[in-house]
Amino acid sequence: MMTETLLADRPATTTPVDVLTIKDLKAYYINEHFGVRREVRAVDGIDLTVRRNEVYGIAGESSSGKTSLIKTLAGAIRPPMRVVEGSVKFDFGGKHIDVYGEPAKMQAARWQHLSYIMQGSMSVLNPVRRIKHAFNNFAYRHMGLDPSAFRHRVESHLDRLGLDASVLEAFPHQLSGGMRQRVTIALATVCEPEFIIADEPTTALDVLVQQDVLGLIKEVQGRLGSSVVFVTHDMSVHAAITDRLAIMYAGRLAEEGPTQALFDKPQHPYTAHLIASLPRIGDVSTRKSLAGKPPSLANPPSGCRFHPRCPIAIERCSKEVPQMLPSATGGRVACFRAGEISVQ
Ligand SMILES: Nc1ncnc2c1ncn2[C@@H]1O[C@H](COP(=O)(O)OP(=O)(O)OP(=O)(O)O)[C@@H](O)[C@H]1O
Repeated sequence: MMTETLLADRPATTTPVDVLTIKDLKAYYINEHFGVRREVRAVDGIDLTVRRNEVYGIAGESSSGKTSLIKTLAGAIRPPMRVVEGSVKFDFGGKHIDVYGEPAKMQAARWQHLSYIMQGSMSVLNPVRRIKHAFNNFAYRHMGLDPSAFRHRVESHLDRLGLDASVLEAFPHQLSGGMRQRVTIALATVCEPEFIIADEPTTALDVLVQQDVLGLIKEVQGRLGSSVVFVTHDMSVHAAITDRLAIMYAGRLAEEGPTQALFDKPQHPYTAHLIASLPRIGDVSTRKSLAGKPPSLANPPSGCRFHPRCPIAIERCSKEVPQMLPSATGGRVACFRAGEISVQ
C-alpha cells in the first residue's frame, strides 16, 4: 500500500482537548501456583493522552500489550489481570470518570459515551438472532426513546452509513464479512459516543473491504467529533486512518507522535524497523527482518526492553530504562539514541 498517498489525503486535527488521560499505568496478569507468583507485565508504566476528535493509533507486534492496554483503559479487565498502579481518567464533555476510582460510573458510560468495534463481528452479533436484536439489546436502554422513535433513529443511522434498513431483519450469516463489520460500526456508533475503541476491526477483511470499513470509521468519527483509539499491528492501516500514533514494545511505549512525522522521520529504531518492513510498490529488494523475538513479559530484559534486538544499542541501553521524552518531530520517544537510525 502506498502510505505516502494515504497520508497526504488526511486533514489535520486542530482540537487539542484531552478526553482520556492515562498516568503511569501498570496492569499485570498475576498468577500464583503452589506459592510461586508469576507476573506478566503486559502494561508497564504507560502515560498518554487522547484528544477529542482525533484517531489515536496503537501499533506494535503480537504480544506487545496492545489489547491489554485497551482493556485496561476501558475498565474491562478480569482476573488474573490487575491494575497495580496508575490511573485512567476520562473527561466526557465535563463529565469526569476515574475508571479505577469509580467503576460503577464507567459501567454506566458504556455505549452512550464509550463503545467498541472489535475484530470479527460475531462477538457482538448473536448468530441465531436477527441483527435488530443486537440494536435492541445494546443500544435501546441507553437512548431513552420510545420503540418507534428508536427504530426510526436506528434506520436513519444505518442510512447515513450506507446500509439498508433491511439488514435489521437479517441473520448475521446472511451478510458478508464486510457488511457485518459495517453493521457492528453502526451498532457501536448509534448512541453517538464520544469515545470509540477499535480493536483490529479490519484484520480479517480483504484489502478493498478494509478500505471501505476504514473510510466508514473515519467518516463517522468526523461527523460525531468523537475520539477513536485504533489498535492494529498493520502499519499501513495506521497510515491510512490515524492522526497520532503510539508504538508499543513489550508493555511500554517506544514512541508516540503525529502519524505523518512518525512515518517521515521515526525516532526510535523499533519504529524505523516497523516502517522499513512495509512493502513498497516497485521495490523488489528483500526486507531484512529484525533479529530475535519479542521478550517474555514475565521476565523482560533490563534497561530498554528493545536493547537485545536493537541494531544501535549501547551499553547504557541494557542498564537504564529510557524515559519518554519530547522528540525532535513533535512527539515523544524513549531511546538514548533517538533519531540516530534512518529508514532503509
Ligand atoms: N490471561 C492471560 N494470562 C497471562 N498472560 C496473558 C493473558 N492474556 C494475555 N497475556 C500476555 O500478555 C502479553 C500481552 O498480550 P496482548 O494480547 O495484550 O498483546 P497484543 O499486542 O494485543 O497481541 P496481539 O496483537 O497478538 O493480540 C502477552 O505476553 C500475552 O501472552
